Amino acid sequence: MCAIRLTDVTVGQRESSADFILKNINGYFPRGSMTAILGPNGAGKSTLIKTIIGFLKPVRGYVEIDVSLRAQMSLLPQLSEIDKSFPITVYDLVALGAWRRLGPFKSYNKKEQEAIQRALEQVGLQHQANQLIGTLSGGQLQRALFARLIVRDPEVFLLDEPFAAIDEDTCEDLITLIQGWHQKGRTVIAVLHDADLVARIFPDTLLLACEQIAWGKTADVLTEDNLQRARRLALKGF
Ligand SMILES: Nc1ncnc2c1ncn2[C@@H]1O[C@H](COP(=O)(O)OP(=O)(O)OP(=O)(O)O)[C@@H](O)[C@H]1O
Repeated sequence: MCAIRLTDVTVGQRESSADFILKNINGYFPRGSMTAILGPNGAGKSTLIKTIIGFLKPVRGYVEIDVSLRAQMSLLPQLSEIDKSFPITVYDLVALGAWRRLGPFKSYNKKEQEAIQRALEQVGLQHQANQLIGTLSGGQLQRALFARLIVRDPEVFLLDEPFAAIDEDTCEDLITLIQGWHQKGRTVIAVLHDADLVARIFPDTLLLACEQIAWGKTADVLTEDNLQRARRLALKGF
């Protein structure tokens, strides 16, 4: 069953040329699939994820999302997009995951408080709950953002570079969490840079270099030919 379908999706305009940031992306993410979006720097990976969640609108083509999933998608932004100076504790950041269920006026009931506590324990931050996020390391902040996702418990996880600039132990812990979501039948779409990691973890891959190089089973996509084509396009500025 299809969770998200992309038809001829074409987005944006590059600053350096009249060309588009993403051109003619076609395919679909089956429900319960786990797909890596891989490609060189500037390939349009983050742009695609932002288009899927609706922050950006295609100039051509369209994104269709299964109606039962439309309010069930969550984005993990790049760590660099998080303002660490914002005066919020780890607990309150994680609790924001329950916001869609509670809205602005309901207080956190016992069930939600337990879910927040469990999520903090799952990512190993139970002892940092009362610290401001500004005091956390990069890896700890990523763990806190994952705990927020655990509390949110969406059907579709959109992860923008979940392993960038974090330590190896955190990376392995987060991989285990992502695999758990996949085993529960959730749809996972993650932007990544590391082809070896993708080959190890992700069953499906979309290889991008402004255009769609290949989309399918990871072993079929990550061929030397495809990777070279992506590199060549990147070298000539797409
Ligand atoms: N808001 C924007 N306005 C104009 N150009 C943008 C905007 N956002 C991104 N771009 C450009 O679009 C191109 C693709 O950016 P995007 O961040 O999607 O690529 P990416 O594959 O995620 O790259 P990276 O791996 O470096 O994070 C880049 O050339 C970038 O400069």
